[in-house]
Amino acid sequence: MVLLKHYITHDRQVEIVKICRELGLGPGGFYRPGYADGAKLRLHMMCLGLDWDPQTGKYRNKRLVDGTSPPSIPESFVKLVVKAIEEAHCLIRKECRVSFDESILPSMSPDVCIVNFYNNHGRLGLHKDRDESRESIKKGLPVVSFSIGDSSEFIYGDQRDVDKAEKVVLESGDVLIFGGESRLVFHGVSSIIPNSAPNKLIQDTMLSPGRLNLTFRQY
Ligand SMILES: O=C(O)CCC(=O)C(=O)O
Ligand SMILES: [Fe+2]
Repeated sequence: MVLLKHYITHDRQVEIVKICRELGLGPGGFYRPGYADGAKLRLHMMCLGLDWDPQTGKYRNKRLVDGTSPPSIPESFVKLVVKAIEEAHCLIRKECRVSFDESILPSMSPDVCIVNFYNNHGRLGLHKDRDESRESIKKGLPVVSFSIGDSSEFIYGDQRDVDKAEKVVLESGDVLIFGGESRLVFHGVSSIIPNSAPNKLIQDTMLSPGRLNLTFRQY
């Protein structure tokens, strides 16, 4: 896993919030999804590119709940994802002093983005992202995650066991990348830390209390 601390500049964060707000209010925008057992997720979600359905774990062109099509992923988001992976490659080269091998962290071009908004009571249980194509998972194509707004406690580990999980605080502007061997790591969000977003971000976006998270994947 690679964590790029404060990688997304303030201006880019503002732009991302504005675009997500606009898309989120339109067709295919934010809704509160449920699992197959009827329980609701403790977040609001919007999919870009392809729809991912938490009830079936399947990707589709249309959302089952209301038949809407997911908006496209903005080109500026895709560029930032590609740049972040390149930055991670540079870090791996420097820190590991190894000749870089794509199997450590493959490149990818995202065709799916899941946008989650957690209010201060939001959370997400430990899970693996494993609904992408068999090929994508086999190659270890990374999930690239942007955090914006209030910080969160992000938990991860090799078992679905909260007590054994590692914990890291993800702050506004952080980019977390899990690919290669860590592609199928268990991960989740144990809590949102209230009032932890940068003041300037709140001033410039009027973002509601909570955290915006975008995860990019290649189906
Ligand atoms: O909010 C996060 O940091 C993680 C989101 C996540 O794991 C997911 O959408 O699959
Ligand atoms: Fe996930």
